[in-house]
Amino acid sequence: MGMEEETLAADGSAHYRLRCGPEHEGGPGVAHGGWISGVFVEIVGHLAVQMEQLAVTGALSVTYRKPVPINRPLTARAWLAGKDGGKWTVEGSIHLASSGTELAHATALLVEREMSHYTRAREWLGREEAGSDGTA
Ligand SMILES: CCCCCCCCCC(=O)SCCNC(=O)CCNC(=O)[C@H](O)C(C)(C)COP(=O)(O)OP(=O)(O)OC[C@H]1O[C@@H](n2cnc3c(N)ncnc32)[C@H](O)[C@@H]1OP(=O)(O)O
Repeated sequence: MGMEEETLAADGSAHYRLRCGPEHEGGPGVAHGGWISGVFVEIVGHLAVQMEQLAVTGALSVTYRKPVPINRPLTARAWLAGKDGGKWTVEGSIHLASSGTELAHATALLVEREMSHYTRAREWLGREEAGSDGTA
């Protein structure tokens, strides 16, 4: 996703240097919105990994504030905004490195999982493709 460096701050937030390459251009000189959303999925999910908890994104809301330029240094951060049992609210933001201006912001709901999540997903797919009712 164009991550160049990750650092963890003492408060538990994760900070990144990154840039959007031309392969993710969505309009002349600017990033595709899917790349921006993908960056958020990665950094909010990775925050949980850093906290040694597997969690998947159940919901993601992205606000695109300004066009994100390609081929420019960017920064991003992710931080835990709240926790309710196994549900985490994680926020993220992407900034233009030169000015610090926020270009995009995300709020994600992460749901804690065990590794059996992936086994169950494969089993569910098997039932689904076999034509059962697919209830997981
Ligand atoms: C080493 C590099 C690492 C880099 C990190 C990258 C990480 C990348 C991570 C991803 O890409 S995740 C991929 C995108 N996400 C998925 O594929 C998830 C697909 N969805 C699911 O698997 C299930 O829908 C999900 C596990 C999210 C929820 O399933 P369940 O609803 O059966 O779970 P559960 O019953 O345990 O629900 C827990 C709570 O979350 C709530 N919940 C779940 N999804 C929700 C949702 N979308 N909105 C609001 N609430 C939600 C649910 O109602 C419940 O609330 P309560 O505990 O209060 O009852």
